Order: sequence, then C-alpha cells, then structure tokens
Amino acid sequence: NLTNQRATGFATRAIHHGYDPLDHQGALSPPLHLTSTFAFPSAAEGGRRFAGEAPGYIYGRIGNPTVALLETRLASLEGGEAALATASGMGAITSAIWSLLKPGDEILTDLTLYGCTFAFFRHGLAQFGITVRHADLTDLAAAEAGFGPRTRLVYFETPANPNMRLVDIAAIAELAHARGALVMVDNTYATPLLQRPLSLGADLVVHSATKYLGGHGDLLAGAAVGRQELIERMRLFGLKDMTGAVLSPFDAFLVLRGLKTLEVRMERHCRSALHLAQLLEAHPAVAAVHYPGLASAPQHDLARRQMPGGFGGMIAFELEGGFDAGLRFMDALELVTIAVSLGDAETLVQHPASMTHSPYSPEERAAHGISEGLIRLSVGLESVEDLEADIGQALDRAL
Ligand SMILES: CSC/C=C(/NCc1c(COP(=O)(O)O)cnc(C)c1O)C(=O)O
Repeated sequence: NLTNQRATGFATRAIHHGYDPLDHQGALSPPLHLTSTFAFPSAAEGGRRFAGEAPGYIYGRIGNPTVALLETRLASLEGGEAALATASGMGAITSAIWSLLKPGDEILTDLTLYGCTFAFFRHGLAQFGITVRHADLTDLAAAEAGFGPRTRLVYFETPANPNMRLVDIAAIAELAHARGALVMVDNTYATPLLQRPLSLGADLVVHSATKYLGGHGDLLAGAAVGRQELIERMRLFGLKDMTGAVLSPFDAFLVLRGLKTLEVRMERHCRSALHLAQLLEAHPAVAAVHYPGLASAPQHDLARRQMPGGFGGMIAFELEGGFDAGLRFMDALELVTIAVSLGDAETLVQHPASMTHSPYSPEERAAHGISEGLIRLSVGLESVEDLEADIGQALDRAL
C-alpha cells in the first residue's frame, strides 16, 4: 500500500510501516503469534533454515513474525538498516556488548549512566577482562584523552539518566571513528522522534522500550538499531547464545501499539515538561533545574541542534533544602506517583541516589555528577494544570 512505497512522515510510518492488512485477511491490527516454535514443510527445509540457507522461522528465541514487524518498524523510525527487539533495555545493552567485545577490549563511556548500565560495566564486564574508562564526554578534550590503544567502543546516553547531560553525538562519532572505535548511543530519553543518533554518526542505538516507546507502563522491552551485520551478529550470537533476552510476542504487540501514538504522546510530554521546568526554575524552593529546553540551560544550543523535535519529558532538579526537603516534597505529592521507570502516561517522581542510581557508591555518585539531593521527574500526560497544582503545593510544603 501507499506507505510501503515511498518515504512518509514519522507518525505515518509509526502506524503503517511494514504491514499491509490485505496480507493478513484484512486484519487492521497485526496478528499476535503466540508460538514457541515453527513447523518445517520438510526435513530438508528445516536443515536449510538452520544453516541460514533458506528464509523462514525456526524457533521463538531466534525470531517471531510479531516481533519481526516491531523490528522492521523500529529500524524505519530510527533510520537504521535493521533492529533487534529484546526482553528489556538491559537485554539490548548486554546482547550488544557481548556481541562486540572480548577480554582486553576497552569501553570509553560517559560519567553519567543509568544505574544498572553502570553496574553491568563496572561490576559485570570488569570480571571478564573488559576495561571500562569513564570520561566527561561533554568535554571533547577529555573525551579525546579517554581513548586508549584498545578502545573498541564509545558508549553514552544523551540526555543522560538522571542529570540530563547532553553529549554531542556527531563530535564524539568523529573522534571514535578516527580511532577505529564503534559508537553506541542509548536513545531512551529522547526517542527517535526527537533525536536520531544513527544520522549523526552512531553505529548502534539502544533503547529501553519499557519507557516512551511502549509508553503505558505495562511492559518491559528493549531494542537495538543499526547496520544489518551488527544486528544479525547480535541476534544469532549475543541474544540467541549469550543472554537469551528474548522479547515475548505479546509485549512486542504492545510496543507496536504504543508506537502508533509516540508522536502525539511526545508532543504532550515535551510541552508539559517545558512548562513545569519553567515553573520549577522560578520557585524559591528550587536550587537548580536540569532541562535542556530551558534557555538558561548550559547546553541549550547543543539541545536545539541535536534535538530539533523537542527536549523530552524528563526533568531533574534539586531543592534548596537538599535531600530531606526532597523527601518531604515527594511525600507531599498527591497526583504525581513516587515510582521508578519513566516515559509513562502517569507522571512519576523518584530519588536517583537511593533508587535508580543506588548501584553507585556515594563516592562514585559524587564523581559521576549525581547529587544526593537530585530528584527526577518523568512528566506524564495528565492535564498540565493538575500537575502544576500538585507540584506547586508540594514545593510550598518542602520550603
Ligand atoms: C530499576 S530502575 C527502573 C529503570 C530505569 N531505567 C531503565 C533504563 C535502561 C534499562 O532498561 P530496562 O532493562 O528496560 O529497565 C537502559 N537505559 C536507560 C537510559 C534506562 O533509563 C529508570 O527508572 O531509570
């Protein structure tokens, strides 16, 4: 049909790309294939599929038609050749890393990473002879100094969880490729609507699809997008043999459904987040607000360049009264929910130092720019005047 023949807009592809109802008895919604294995038409054909000499499904851990449609659609939205869907964001990150690196290799990564990514790098890979070197990748001189003779991969999040730091993807990609290293970007916070790292030189993009892509707080999922050969190596080695982090067809179906409204949801997330960031910035109880969309943000110019579609739904801020005031603020909220995760319809608030970034020691958090008093807000889809009223009254009580 029309949308499969020519390049169309993001929202159109998020709804239609890769699926024609007339190929499935007219079913407008794609079929959900709840199957663990696939019948072969003949013994020889089964052997040919295992040998990679014939197309066709083999077994649920290697591929599934519902999951394959999600992968096709995600590849289109991120502008990559191929995509791999996984059981969680950590499933995508670990399946990628185990496919790319071996003992003796080095990863150059930013100071700020999601807590479990930090733990995988520092407490996991370190046991298998892979060196992780942190540098402030927002400072290109520091980034350049961070490369070693064995640097095989540069990894970062932008905007970073939880303190909203931005990394200049194109600049880092230029440094990395000049030294024969790959670039892997975690695009969870921005989503492909707001930022497409592959178009800026990244080799691989990973997502916690648990967040904005699924968008309704009702699933765990992950994804990787990049060149065909990288993705196929991840599928047939990293995922199949090293992690087994397979996405269920049912959750793939839910992510497909979430993608259909990604554009309209992000528009509301961005609009409400900018409004609330301005409210926070003006409030006497607030010491600092980290939101790249604020004109006062130190990296506002990079944000406008790198995130032309908007600045996302995530805000980090600190109260004048520090951590204790932060606890009082969170406990005073009546509409906003105290919970980890992000990108849901519900607005969520949490305290990274004691929750999502508790895998860091206090000393590591200090060295990695995650303050003890930092509060993270995932701005949801509720009526913004209700969010403004709830946050305002809780701030007044935190004074
Ligand atoms: C226990 S804390 C809840 C999860 C949170 N984050 C997840 C996350 C992952 C990992 O994605 P899953 O494996 O799908 O959770 C990868 N990359 C980024 C930027 C992430 O934020 C969180 O609340 O910050």
